[in-house]
Amino acid sequence: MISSACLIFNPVAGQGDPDFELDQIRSILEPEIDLDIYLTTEEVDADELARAAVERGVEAIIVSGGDGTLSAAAEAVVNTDIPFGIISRGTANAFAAALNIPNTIAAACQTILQGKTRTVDVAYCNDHPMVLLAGIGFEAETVEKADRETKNRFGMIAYILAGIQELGNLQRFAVEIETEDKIIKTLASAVTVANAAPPTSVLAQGPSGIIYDDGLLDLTIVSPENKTGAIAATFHLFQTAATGTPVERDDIGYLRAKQFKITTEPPQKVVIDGEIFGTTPVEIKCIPAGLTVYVPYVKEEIPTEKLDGLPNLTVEIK
Ligand SMILES: Nc1ncnc2c1ncn2[C@@H]1O[C@H](COP(=O)(O)OP(=O)(O)OP(=O)(O)O)[C@@H](O)[C@H]1O
Repeated sequence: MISSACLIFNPVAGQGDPDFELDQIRSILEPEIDLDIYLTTEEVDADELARAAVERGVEAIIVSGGDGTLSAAAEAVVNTDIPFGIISRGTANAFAAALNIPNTIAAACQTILQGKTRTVDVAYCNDHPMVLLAGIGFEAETVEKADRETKNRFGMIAYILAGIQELGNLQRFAVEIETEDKIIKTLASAVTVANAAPPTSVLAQGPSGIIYDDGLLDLTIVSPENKTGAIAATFHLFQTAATGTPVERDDIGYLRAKQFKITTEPPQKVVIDGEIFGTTPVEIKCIPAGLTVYVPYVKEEIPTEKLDGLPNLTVEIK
């Protein structure tokens, strides 16, 4: 159990009351952990604060904010052994959902206090650390349209509204995907490379499940011919994600590899972990076990016995 930690808190993330939320975090954590608290500002982001904390040699880094804040801070912690605590207070909270971390403040704090950690893979996209996924094309356009003001007014609906608006502009582009052992060329509307992804990141859900500690990245190509096809493909991805089965439509493909080099014609926008990053080409490489995170302690509940229903059953306790 750690005795101290640096807490990085984004006061504008999500739609809650930041003073109340910070007090709540402090009231749960401070009886056990000595917190050194830093607030992000418009000028000083979580990446800079986390980098300084790494240099100071802190015992742990706990970050509270939306996916943008969590991702920025995680970048500084990648490839250090410093445990990373996640308290999600954002709009989408994909980070917590992808890594199976509770998304209420109280439960997230308890997870940190329990002290159980595990390593998860991360990736580098053109030398930029990535924990969840890189979205090329459709998703990047959607993220760009869901601005701060709309997110403050509508929360998660901001992303859905932006997605619907973007469907009207749906276009396919030529893509070349190079892995360790093959080169694939096709047309796509969206290409998503996921290290970890929550079920709500539908465009990443080509394979039957995205494993965040297998040393591999999962790439999904979505290539509908028109708007109707896009809606049908999205619905299919929703269903397969919910049932844990791989996709079966001709306009969706997927593959797994340690690294991908992706070129598109024309160049497409790219988002990494929900934040606009730049444009293609990109090279994305998996870094196995690059991040140590606090995870909930789950009691193994593997049944060791099943006798119910056997004919003429008697069980004598000795
Ligand atoms: N004090 C601040 N004032 C204004 N902007 C800030 C401040 N601190 C951080 N930011 C900005 O907040 C953004 C990150 O927000 P974050 O992703 O954490 O929350 P969110 O947008 O509500 O959540 P999500 O990413 O899940 O939609 C960054 O662009 C960062 O520059």
